[in-house]
Amino acid sequence: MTDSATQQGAAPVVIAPAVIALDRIVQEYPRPEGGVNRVVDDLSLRFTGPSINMLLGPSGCGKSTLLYMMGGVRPQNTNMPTSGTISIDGEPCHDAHDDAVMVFQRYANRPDLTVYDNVAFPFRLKLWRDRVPAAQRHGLVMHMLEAVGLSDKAKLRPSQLSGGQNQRIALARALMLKPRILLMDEPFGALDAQTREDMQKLLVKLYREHPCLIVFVTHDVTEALLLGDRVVVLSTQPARIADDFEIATPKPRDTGWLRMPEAVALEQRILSRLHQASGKGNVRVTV
Ligand SMILES: Nc1ncnc2c1ncn2[C@@H]1O[C@H](COP(=O)(O)OP(=O)(O)OP(=O)(O)O)[C@@H](O)[C@H]1O
Repeated sequence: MTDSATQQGAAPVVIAPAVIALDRIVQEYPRPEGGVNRVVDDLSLRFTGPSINMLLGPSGCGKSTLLYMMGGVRPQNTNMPTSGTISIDGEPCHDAHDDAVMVFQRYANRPDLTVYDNVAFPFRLKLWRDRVPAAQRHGLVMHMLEAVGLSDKAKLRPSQLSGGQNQRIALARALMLKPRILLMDEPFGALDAQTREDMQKLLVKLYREHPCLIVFVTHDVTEALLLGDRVVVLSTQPARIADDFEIATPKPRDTGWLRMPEAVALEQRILSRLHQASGKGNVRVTV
C-alpha cells in the first residue's frame, strides 16, 4: 500500500511485527437462569505477525469471544476475560489497543454518511487525527477507495451498494489505517460464494501491500485453507485448542490448489480434527 507520503518518494512506513499472547484464558458468561456458562477454558495461544491466522471452530464455540477479547471489545457488565491475561507486544492489555482494528461481519458502516466519509470516519477520532497529518488524509482515502474498486462510488450511501461493496468499505476503512493488528470476525460470512471469493482475493492482495498480524475468525474450512498461514482449530464449547496447522504454500492460493493432493490431505486432517473436536461439526466447505 502506498500513501501520499510514499507516493511522493518518502520512505515507506516500517511496521514493527506485533505479538498477541493469550495466557490461560477462561471466559464465563452469566446465564439468565443463574450460574455461568464457561465458553473458553484455560486457553493459551500466541500470534506473531505479519501472518494470517485463521481461528476455525464449530458455531458457538467461542471464536468471536476470543477475537473481541483481543480487540478489547467487551459486553456490558461482563469481566473479559474472567481469568487469564492478554498481552500485546509483551504488555498486558485490558482495553482496546491503539494498534488493533476490527472488521465485523456486519460491516458497521454509517448509513447517513457517503462511502467516502465512511472510509474517512476514523479521522473524526483524535487518535487517527494525531497519527495521520491532515494533508495526507484525502490521498489515503482515495487510494483505499481505488484499491477496493469503489472510487466511482465515493459519493453514494451504503444503502445504494451491495453487501460485498459494503464489506469493501469496511476493509478500506480498516486497512487505510495501516493497522499492525487486524481482527476480522467472519467478515465475508454473509456474502454469496462468488463475492466471498472476490473478497478473499482482495484481502490477500491488500495484505501483500500491507503485511500485518491478522486474526480471522471463520467456520469455513475452504476460507481457512485459502487465506491462512496458520489454522487454529478450536473445540466445541468450552473452547480449547484442538489442533494448530501451518500452511507454507505461498498466496494467492486458488481453487486449483485446493484440488492438489497436499491441500486435499490438509483439508481432510482439519475436517477430521473439527469433527472430533465438535461431535456434531457444524462446519462449511465451499469448494
Ligand atoms: N455477551 C454474552 N452474554 C452471554 N453469553 C454470550 C455472550 N456473548 C457470547 N455468548 C455465548 O458464548 C458462546 C460463544 O459465542 P461466540 O459468539 O464467541 O461463538 P462463535 O464461535 O464466534 O460462534 P459463531 O461461529 O456462531 O459466530 C455462545 O454460546 C454464546 O451464546
